[in-house]
Amino acid sequence: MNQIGTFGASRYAMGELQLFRDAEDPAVTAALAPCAVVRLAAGQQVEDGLRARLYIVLSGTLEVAPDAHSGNDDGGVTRVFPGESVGEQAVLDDAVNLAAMTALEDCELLVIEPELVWQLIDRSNVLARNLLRLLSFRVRAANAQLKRRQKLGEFYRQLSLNDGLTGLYNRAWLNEMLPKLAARALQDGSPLSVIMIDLDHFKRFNDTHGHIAGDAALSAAAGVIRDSLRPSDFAVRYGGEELLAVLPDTHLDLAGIVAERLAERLRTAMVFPDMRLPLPHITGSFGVACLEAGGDEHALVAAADTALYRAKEAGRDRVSV
Ligand SMILES: Nc1nc2c(ncn2[C@@H]2O[C@H](COP(=O)(O)OP(=O)(O)OP(=O)(O)O)[C@@H](O)[C@H]2O)c(=O)[nH]1
Repeated sequence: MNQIGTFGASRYAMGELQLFRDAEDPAVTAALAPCAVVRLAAGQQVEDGLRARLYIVLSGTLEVAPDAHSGNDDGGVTRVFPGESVGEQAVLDDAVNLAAMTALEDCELLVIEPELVWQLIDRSNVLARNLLRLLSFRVRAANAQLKRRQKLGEFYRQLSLNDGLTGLYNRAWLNEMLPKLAARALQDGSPLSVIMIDLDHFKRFNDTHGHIAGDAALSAAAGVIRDSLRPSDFAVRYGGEELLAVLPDTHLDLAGIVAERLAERLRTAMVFPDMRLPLPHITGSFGVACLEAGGDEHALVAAADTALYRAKEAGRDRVSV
């Protein structure tokens, strides 16, 4: 960073600087005149040391990367063009400017020391107003960025809780939600039932029709389960070809009836609706259980698993409660 002269002796005019727009008064002009103008070659960084200064780009473009030390480094790099300033917040906070400022091309910058910034604020209402406007703009931009990031975060969270193949909730969702649903049911004294579903002879299905057709069948089965439940129920891909329906506010006998309905719909589901293939029907075995007083979500899933085993043992394509 090379000092090449002062602002007073440079070719730049105060009116071109955003912060000083309409602030032309002889006292301000005189105060700015001795301020340093520095030159940066493309790729060179602003060496701010431990002091925050206000920089105004006179020519060229400066790239400002957020503070890499505070965990704020989200890749939100901004470009600062002629007339725009950088570092005003650090000056006002009397904080070290930790942003990395790099010249994208050859640049000339006006450097204003923090003491002078405060003197100028005292001296010029117009400057103070410009600064407030600029800070308000920055706060608005930061809020908008925060909102965008929150939305993106929520999007990725949803993505991480859904199974990519079937679109059902995944095991991570179940691990997070089932304990809460169980705790709430025990607290309210309301029933909570689950239906564990395992597709029958799915290995054979894969071997006969291929793995891609197997994926399609699994998706079709998941769709049948999801579309047959109430909006307040949840359909989860428990693992491989095992699905789980979670039914809040549902007693065991009603859950058994729901399971029978799911079994019937699965039996008649179309797996390859638009292919000229013999219709391979898929069936499932269903194990139903209801949360018991003093039990927990582990016991509930284990009970459904045991019931499912009984359904398999009894010949598959059936419900065991
Ligand atoms: N196509 C496909 N197959 C899967 C997927 N996940 C698990 N499978 C298959 O599901 C089959 C499960 O086989 P098994 O556990 O032996 O059970 P099964 O053949 O269904 O027999 P039963 O459960 O006893 O009726 C395996 O061949 C797995 O490869 C998947 O995402 N896509």
